[in-house]
Formats: sequence, C-alpha cells, structure tokens
Amino acid sequence: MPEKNAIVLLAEIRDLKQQLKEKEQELSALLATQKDSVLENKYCNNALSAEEITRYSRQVLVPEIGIDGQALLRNAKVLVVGAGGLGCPASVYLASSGVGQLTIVDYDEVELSNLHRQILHSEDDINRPKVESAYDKLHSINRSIKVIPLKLHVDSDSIKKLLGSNKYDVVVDGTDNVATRYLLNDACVLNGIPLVSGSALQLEGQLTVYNYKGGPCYRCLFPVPPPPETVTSCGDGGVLGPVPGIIGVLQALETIKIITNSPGVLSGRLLLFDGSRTKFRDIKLRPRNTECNMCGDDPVIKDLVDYEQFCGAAAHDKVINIDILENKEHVNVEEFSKKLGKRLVLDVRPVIQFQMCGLPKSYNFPYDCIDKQENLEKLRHLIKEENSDLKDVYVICRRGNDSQRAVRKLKENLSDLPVKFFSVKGGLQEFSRKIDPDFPVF
Ligand SMILES: Nc1ncnc2c1ncn2[C@@H]1O[C@H](COP(=O)(O)OP(=O)(O)OP(=O)(O)O)[C@@H](O)[C@H]1O
Ligand SMILES: [Zn+2]
Repeated sequence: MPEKNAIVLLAEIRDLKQQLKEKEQELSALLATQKDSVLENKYCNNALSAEEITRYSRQVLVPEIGIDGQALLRNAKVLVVGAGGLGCPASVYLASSGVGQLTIVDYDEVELSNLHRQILHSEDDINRPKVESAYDKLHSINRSIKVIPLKLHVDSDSIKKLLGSNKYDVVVDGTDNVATRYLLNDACVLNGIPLVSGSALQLEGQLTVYNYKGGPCYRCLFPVPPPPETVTSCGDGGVLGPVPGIIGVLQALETIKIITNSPGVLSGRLLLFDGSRTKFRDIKLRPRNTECNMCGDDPVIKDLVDYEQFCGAAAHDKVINIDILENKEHVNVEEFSKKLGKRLVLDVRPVIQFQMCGLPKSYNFPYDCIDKQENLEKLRHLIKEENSDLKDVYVICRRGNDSQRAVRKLKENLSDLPVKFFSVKGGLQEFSRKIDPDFPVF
C-alpha cells in the first residue's frame, strides 16, 4: 500500500472533524427534543431533571446553591467578552456549572503564544477564531447548555446590538485594554447589568464587581483613563498562565454568586492577588460616587461614546502604529536586512526581550534608559569605534514604535556626532514576517 503523505492525512482529519461536528449537531437536536420528557421524572423535583440532579449534584448540595440556585443558573444568560487568559477559565466554569446561555465574544484568532494560558485553545486550533475553538471545548464540556460564539469586535455599536437582543444577567470582562473596559462599564450601567471585571499581568491579578446593587462603577473609581504609554500589556510585560487562570476562575465564582443571589459578592471591594507570595489582599473601594459622570445621581453621559478617542488608545492590543518621524528617517525591513552585519544596530527592547532573541551583532540599549548619561557615553564610544566610516545607525524594537521614539532621543542627545539614525519600520515582528521566519515572533 502506498504511504500516505501528510497532506492526505490532514485532509482526512479535516473530513473526520467535519463529520464529528455534524454528529454533534444531530445529538444536540435530539437532546433538545428529549429535554421536556426528561424533566418529567416521578422521582425528581420538577425544577431539575434527573440528569441535572446527577450532573450538578455536588454543587446543588452546597447550601448557597441548592435546587433553586441551580434552576437560576439554568435560566441565566451570561456574556463573556474575550476568550483569552481570563475568558477561557471563566467560561469553562460557567459552562460546567450549568449557566443556561453563555455568549462568548472575541474578534481574534488563536496564536501559539496564547496556549500557555488560554486553556480552551490547543495546538490544533492555531489560526482558528478563538470563539470557534472556545465553542467546541465548552460544548463538549456541557452539551445541555446553549453556547453562542460570536466573532466580533465589541465596540459601541456592536455592544448596543448585543445587549439589546438579550437580557443578560451578568457581563464578564475578559479583555485586556482600557478602551473596552470603559465601553463595557458604560454599557452595563446604561443597561443595569453587573460587570465582573478582572485583570492579570506578570504575577499579579485584580478582581472586582462593578455596578452591582448600588455599588461603584469603573468610572466612579477611574473617571479619566490613564495615559496610553503607562499601560503595560501581557504582550509587553508578560504574564504567568496560572495568574489569569486564578482571576478568571474567580470571575466565574462571582458570576455564579450574582446569579444565585448568594451573599458576599465582591462589590465595592477590590481583590488583589500577588502570585509571587501567593497572597490575597482585599481593599475597600470608595462607594458609588454620586457625582459620577456615568452612574451618578445626575449622569452627564447618557449614551456610549467613542472609546478609542476617549482613551487615546485602541480597543484591542494589536499593533498601534505611531508615526512620529519623517519618512527619510525610516528604513523598511528589506533595506535593513541588506545592511545587517555591515552597520551598527541598536535594539531598544527591554533586556529580557533581547535575551530571548536578538539579531546577531546588535547591541541592546533599552528605550526606557537610552538617554541616561552612562548609556549615551557608551553609545558615543560604540559609534565612534564601530562606525568610523559608516554613517548610518539602525534602531530596531519589537513593532517599530519605541525605535521611533528612541531615534528622537538619540538625535537630541547625540546631535554632535556625524551619524544618521534610522528606525526600522515594523520592527522585529516585520523582520520575522518578511525576512526570516526563524526569528521568533511574540
Ligand atoms: N473589544 C474587544 N472585542 C472583542 N474581543 C476583545 C476586545 N478587546 C479584547 N478582546 C479579546 O480579549 C482577549 C484578551 O486576552 P488576553 O488578555 O489573554 O490577550 P491576547 O490578546 O489573547 O494575547 P496577547 O496579549 O498575548 O497578544 C483577546 O482574545 C482579545 O482578542
Ligand atoms: Zn460610577
């Protein structure tokens, strides 16, 4: 028998997956028709079917949940925004605990660098929409609930449609940017929905519930957004997988408590998790601000606004390209690669990123401290030594933004040297995409 090649095998796997999906849909339809008859069981309290009693028995036994709580969960509708580090663990527990309708929204596709923490996605899902992969896993965890995957960017228009078409009991914020945080806060205030908010970076996490039974909203605490350059994303600062895991799981816990009217919901309090010492701290927040622009007694904001404009930052963590240099101060990666090894290259990423991977014969001068006197002296020395007759210095970073800022600083501080500084357009990510895919992207 001739040996099968990888392409044939992949095509067969795809066919089998498609067949499996069709069978699953058949099964769901069958279960839906049987549901009513399942509910009528002479031994069971009619609020829950026999299957539900068995499936959820361990949590129904918890006094705060009980049969009524479980029925509330089955009738609940939860919107999870973001199928990333927080949204994945949160939705796993919401699906498995029997939340009747779980809508999961994300615009993005799965990447290799997501897998260490985004536990709904696996290697086979790379390049698939996150919501598709989330749907498959959640559906296989619990076929008796309705999971609605929506691949879309949540903005002022789409959130209005989303909240207008369904009466959600809770919104879970599993996103990673300030603009979406304000957007979800305002949308939840306008629609009277509690917002379970979490965040995680490096070894630290935070959790609170906004807009719950007269408690504060996000704007009560943060009336104005932080300057965009002070916000660090996971892509820049990193995050250890279990940290968003812990916060996401706690988001599910708060959501379940809200739905089941359990006491102790984390409203008006902020939970701080410090993973380096494995410590939780709980701080009391200011109560609702009666003068809050959004939820105050006489709110100024009556409709959703343009959040990217309000925050001066994009409502996603993808590349925001700044353009602060003149055209002639840029060089594209094609030109840059021809000069590689023949010109001085300054890599202005943080030390850790340079240690992870760097171009041969490049020098690391992190942007943050490039204009410190001792670094300027080192640079002066390097340029004089290495660049005696080569007048160009190439400055590179991860995405081509910090390199532009660095060129500005270098021009200001080393104007006496007979060199020209160029920023490499698109940075190392572009270099990896267009010149050498062996350079690891992250
Ligand atoms: N406005 C939005 N609408 C829909 N999804 C959003 C929105 N903003 C953020 N998200 C999603 O929220 C998720 C946040 O996940 P996470 O913080 O783990 O980071 P990531 O974007 O997946 O990865 P990384 O930061 O490492 O590139 C992402 O999947 C992102 O696509
Ligand atoms: Zn408020």
